[in-house]
Amino acid sequence: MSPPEGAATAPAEAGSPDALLIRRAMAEVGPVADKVTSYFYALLFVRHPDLRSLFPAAMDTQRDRLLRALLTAAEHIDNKEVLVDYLQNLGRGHRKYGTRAEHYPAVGECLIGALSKYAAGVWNAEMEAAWVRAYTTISQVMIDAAAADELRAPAWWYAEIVTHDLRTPDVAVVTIRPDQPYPFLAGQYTSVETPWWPRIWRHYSFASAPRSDGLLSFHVKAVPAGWVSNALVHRARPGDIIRLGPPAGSMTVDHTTDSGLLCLGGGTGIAPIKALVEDVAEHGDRRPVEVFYGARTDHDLYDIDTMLRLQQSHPWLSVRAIIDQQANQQLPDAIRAYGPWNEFDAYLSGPPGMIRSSVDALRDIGIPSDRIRHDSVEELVAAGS
Ligand SMILES: NC(=O)C1=CN([C@@H]2O[C@H](COP(=O)(O)OP(=O)(O)OC[C@H]3O[C@@H](n4cnc5c(N)ncnc54)[C@H](O)[C@@H]3O)[C@@H](O)[C@H]2O)C=CC1
Repeated sequence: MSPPEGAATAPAEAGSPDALLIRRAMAEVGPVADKVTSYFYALLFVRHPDLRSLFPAAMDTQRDRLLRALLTAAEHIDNKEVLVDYLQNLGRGHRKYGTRAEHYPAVGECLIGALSKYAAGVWNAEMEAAWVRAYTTISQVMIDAAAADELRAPAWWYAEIVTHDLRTPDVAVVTIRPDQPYPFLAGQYTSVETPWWPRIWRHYSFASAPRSDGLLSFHVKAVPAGWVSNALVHRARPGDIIRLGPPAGSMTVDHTTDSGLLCLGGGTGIAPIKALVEDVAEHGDRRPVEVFYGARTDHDLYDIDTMLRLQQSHPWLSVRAIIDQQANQQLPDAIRAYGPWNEFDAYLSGPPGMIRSSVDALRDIGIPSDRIRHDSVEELVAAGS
């Protein structure tokens, strides 16, 4: 699971007494993180066998998502503002797994059990009390957010695949019809579960702004060993039913300003960029939008026709394809070659390596961090399968 976006790691010596104790335990268990994870889940499933069915049958790919989310949250316990957003999202997102308020104490007890075993060298009553306080805060925010969400949204949505368009041997554009209205913002993503891999959820960004017919679409690339992505690309057909979690993500257009949008989409990362362009078009803002669409070869530019059509209809939009093999340059090089970007907000979407190097390139040319938007890189690593 991802660290809260914008939650810079505090220097080891700064922080509240509880935060220091928490970080001390984290430093102790860091080198044996795999063992802590295995022991935590073993404790959880042995002591609470009824919770086993909330997790996927095969736990290898995402077994430590819950634990990592909790540890990350505890580590940032002082950063209340960022943390609350992150945890509210996490609490809402856990409704689709069937998580209920009464499950949280069981998880907390096993978390403390695993930490106290592997941080035994530094563990004491004071440290345990700090963890209990942190976990109580964390779980309460998650429980409250889930309870509030229950009043206004389902835990998950069913959706029927209505079209399945294989654009390249590995990339499909999938359009679905949810069983109930699905409110979201352009630039956001959702989690998807297929009937072939129950309880394995993967993130996909919406490829369109909200449409009047209520349909949603995703661009899915089948990646090696990606169970969900391979099923969606090679197995799914119109008529199949998938499940969706709630929308998430803050890579959305700020309609209170009229600054330009610098949009970088790498591979299937073009999907939310297309949604953002549609969103700007709908608001009729006429803000400059500069899209750089990166792909390895021209065959991989599977959505260039759509993007060029949008460019033709909208004079404020410019679309440039950056093909690695042709110009021997990637998206971050394009940022440096064009510009200036001082009047632009940046939106980045694509593989984690692209996001990292594009953020570096933007910071290098003086774009402040609060003008750079992207989904959390750690989420994307999990999303890529
Ligand atoms: N919201 C988001 O950020 C979204 C992210 N994605 C992610 O995008 C990825 C798409 O995969 P593919 O289509 O196979 O992309 P890819 O690996 O073919 O890369 C596409 C382009 O991104 C750029 N790029 C890739 N790695 C780079 C690096 N290390 N430094 C600089 N530039 C780099 C290059 O221009 C490359 O041609 C998946 O990992 C998927 O999870 C997809 C949709 C939305």
